[in-house]
Amino acid sequence: MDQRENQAADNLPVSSSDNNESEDLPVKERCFDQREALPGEPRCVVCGRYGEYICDQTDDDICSVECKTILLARVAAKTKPAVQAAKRVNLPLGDESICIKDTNFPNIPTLADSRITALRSKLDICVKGEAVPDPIMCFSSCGLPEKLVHNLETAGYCMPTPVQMQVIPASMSNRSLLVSADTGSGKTASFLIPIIAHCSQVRSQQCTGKRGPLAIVLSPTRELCVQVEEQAKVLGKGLPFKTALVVGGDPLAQQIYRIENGIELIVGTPGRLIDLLMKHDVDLSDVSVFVLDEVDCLLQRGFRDQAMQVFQSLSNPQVMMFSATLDSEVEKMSNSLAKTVIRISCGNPSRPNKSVKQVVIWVESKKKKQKIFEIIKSKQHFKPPAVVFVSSRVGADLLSEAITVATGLKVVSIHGEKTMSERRESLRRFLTGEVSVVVSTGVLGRGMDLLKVRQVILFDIPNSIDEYIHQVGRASRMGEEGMAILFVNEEDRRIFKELVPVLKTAGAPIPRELANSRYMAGVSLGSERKRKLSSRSRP
Ligand SMILES: Nc1ncnc2c1ncn2[C@@H]1O[C@H](COP(=O)(O)OP(=O)(O)OP(=O)(O)O)[C@@H](O)[C@H]1O
Repeated sequence: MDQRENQAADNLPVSSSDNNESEDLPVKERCFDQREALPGEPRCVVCGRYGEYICDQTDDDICSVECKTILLARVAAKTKPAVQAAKRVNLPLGDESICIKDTNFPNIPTLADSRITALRSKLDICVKGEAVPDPIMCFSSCGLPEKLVHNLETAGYCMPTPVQMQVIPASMSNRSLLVSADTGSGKTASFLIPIIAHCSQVRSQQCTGKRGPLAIVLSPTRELCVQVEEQAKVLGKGLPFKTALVVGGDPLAQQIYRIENGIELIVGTPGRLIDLLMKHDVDLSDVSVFVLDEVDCLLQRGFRDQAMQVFQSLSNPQVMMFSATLDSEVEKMSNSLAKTVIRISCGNPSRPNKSVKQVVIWVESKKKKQKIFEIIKSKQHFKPPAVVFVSSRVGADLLSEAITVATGLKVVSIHGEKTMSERRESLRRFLTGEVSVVVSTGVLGRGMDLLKVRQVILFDIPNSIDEYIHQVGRASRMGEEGMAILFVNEEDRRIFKELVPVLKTAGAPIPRELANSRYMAGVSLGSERKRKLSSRSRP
């Protein structure tokens, strides 16, 4: 960048040679730091925000270091022959300088270590572990195959999200990771991108015709596996990268056939994968990447033994573990899966997503149905498409029928007792907008990227605060604003002590009945309650 602020991105901070106030301000690093352009003002050629700077190498208007990086990477990609990009893919995976200090793109600005720390703190990225690779600022600067970068652009991924900025380079340097990041922050692509890069690199160097799986992703629900596999296919299109979906409810024989025909990635639920491994001899000797998506759920009783069994059938893989909710117990368990794990945390994990407004309604159980009918009938309060979460399979069916009868809306239900084809069909109808309400058990609570959903109604509060965080998270993707309405009454007392502080931190109004509940004894309601009490005690 030159004057308007006359600073090259890699020579931050700004010079103080002029006493101009704006030059005392640090150069904007992220495009999100820049304001929108006012009418008549220059616009950044990359993102359209205020073009505060001029790129010293192209003379284009740009808003930040980040957009300069992207601009120069684009220019470099256009002027360099494709073979350059292919070369970058072949850099040793252990090379920690692969990301920002990329010698194939010498014009891309690099950041000094102190700036990396500042950048991490600005992006709410915390890392723990030895020699953690620097975050990347754009997809094209970290040695991904050109086709993959193209696929990312086609999917509308202009730049990495914070979790991707840190996870992709760490993963590409072969490190095992334990990652927590907000719901809807892009964790899925953060593990799929390095997997696709790895698989296509291996296949492009391979001489034999053998095509056994190279990576496995485990997820707790069939729906989530379907979603992850679909995203993998989109991002890996046109590359030597095939996937197999291994979930219950679909015929095992077809899954085996697909694997035998040569694939790179298996995405599956633990139960079905174990079933498949026991009944059939699948060669897993080339699997070098093992992902546990929603790891806290996969390491809970019920899944843990199966997940560990899959892990034990692999030989020393790189292990990557992800969730929006992690606790110390999971951290401890994760150490039994990999020796030196890098711990990455982005945003505000283990809290409901900040973009979702939580609205608590105190309503007795027998009045819940009436209340939900009122909400759904109200133009002001109902914001379809909406997901209603309930605690039982029977409850899901009964409530979906009752809503249809009371409101005339088409409603579907999804739960574990339905067949795979029924579940697929209901989800398809919901996602295509054919029906505007889905009533679900926890099956849709975790990981599901229900893009247009901005409202969730927790008709029954889940059993744990972690499941609550995941269910609330379905109302917002990538920071879009959403709303979670939760029905609470004394029957939910088991969760009061965890729920109320979470609501308080988010600034959600707490109903009087909940605040005064005897099951809240010993839980501080903070200064607001104290003020009320003291004002009442005044004469
Ligand atoms: N770099 C990016 N640019 C634009 N959109 C992105 C990017 N990365 C991911 N997305 C989109 O953001 C949405 C949320 O991503 P994803 O489902 O991976 O979130 P998540 O962190 O796994 O959430 P959860 O914890 O709820 O599972 C998806 O629609 C995905 O396609």
